[in-house]
Amino acid sequence: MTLETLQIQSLRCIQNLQLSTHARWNWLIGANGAGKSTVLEALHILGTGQTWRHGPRHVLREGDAEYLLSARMSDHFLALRRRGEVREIRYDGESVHSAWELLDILPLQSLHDDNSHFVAGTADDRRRIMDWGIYYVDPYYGTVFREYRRALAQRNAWLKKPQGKSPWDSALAMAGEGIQQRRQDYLTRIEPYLQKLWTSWSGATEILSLHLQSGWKEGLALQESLQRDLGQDREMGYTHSGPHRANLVFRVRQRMALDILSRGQLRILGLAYRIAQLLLLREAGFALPTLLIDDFAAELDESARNWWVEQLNVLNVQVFAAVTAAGQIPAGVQGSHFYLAQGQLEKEIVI
Ligand SMILES: Nc1ncnc2c1ncn2[C@@H]1O[C@H](COP(=O)(O)OP(=O)(O)OP(=O)(O)O)[C@@H](O)[C@H]1O
Repeated sequence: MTLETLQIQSLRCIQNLQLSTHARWNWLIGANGAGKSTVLEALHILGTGQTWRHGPRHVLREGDAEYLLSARMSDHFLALRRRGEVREIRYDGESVHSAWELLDILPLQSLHDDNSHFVAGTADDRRRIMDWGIYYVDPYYGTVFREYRRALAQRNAWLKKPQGKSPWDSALAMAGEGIQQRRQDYLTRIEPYLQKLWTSWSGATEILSLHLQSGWKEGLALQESLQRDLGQDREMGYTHSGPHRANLVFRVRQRMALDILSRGQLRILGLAYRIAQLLLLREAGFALPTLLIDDFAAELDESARNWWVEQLNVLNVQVFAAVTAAGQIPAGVQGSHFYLAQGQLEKEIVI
């Protein structure tokens, strides 16, 4: 769904900002502290119910009592208000009770400085982003995932006062093995896309592969691993083994990408993975999400910036991207340039 307008009230440095957004490229341009990330944060909150980088208490503009965010998209209207601990979300006037529903209302992909480094970032971020992609192309993933989360919470609660045999292990193991299998299938599908993208950028056919570390002892079934680690789990009060500890590893020329690529190359590999996810989504017939890209130009030289824009142009997605200067935007890209300063819109140019 394409965003047509965005309104932000009382979020971080923004008191009141209204943008008529472009269907393709929306460039947020401004000096450090101008409010670019705040616009991206507003969108992220609207699409996930959660803040992006800052804790929920820190995003409310100092001195204000509540923040209000709203967006119009193809005849639909989404609004989110937060006052203290109370959050109210409305979609076309109806209450939205769970943030899960937002995943379908306003699908987003957020690339900020932590997770745009993806390959070199945390296993948690890689898992979350991989799961996001699977959630859309695998209709049962959400159900299996929720079953796993439920069983994991119950087992962790049981571990605090364990009595007899854990009643949750078989449900946990069944859902956990299901997640692992579905992740593996997904990575098999995404790998050729990633390989092609990597070749298109590097100009060389370097063998690139994805490896999933399951999150439990290799060679054991999850249930066996749970039983093996029970003593340790009891001691620590939580479950050590399972797909919640999985890790996605990138290899180039059969070596760990982390060990041989430069920072810029690692970022490009991470971006290529994100594009591959979108290509897979499109192949499966889904509408593509809106992309939020903080610090678009970070660590990318001119040819890498051009490559990144070209890939996104092929996908036809709506993008919100932050840059500190208009000169970082590749030439000839059609879209809106929003110049921000101190949380306000200074100038808007449509190209
Ligand atoms: N709760 C708040 N109330 C008021 N102002 C805030 C609040 N939290 C942060 N700010 C201010 O908002 C500004 C940060 O804005 P933002 O992070 O959107 O900037 P940016 O344009 O993305 O900058 P950079 O290029 O450095 O990432 C800072 O000036 C900061 O002091």
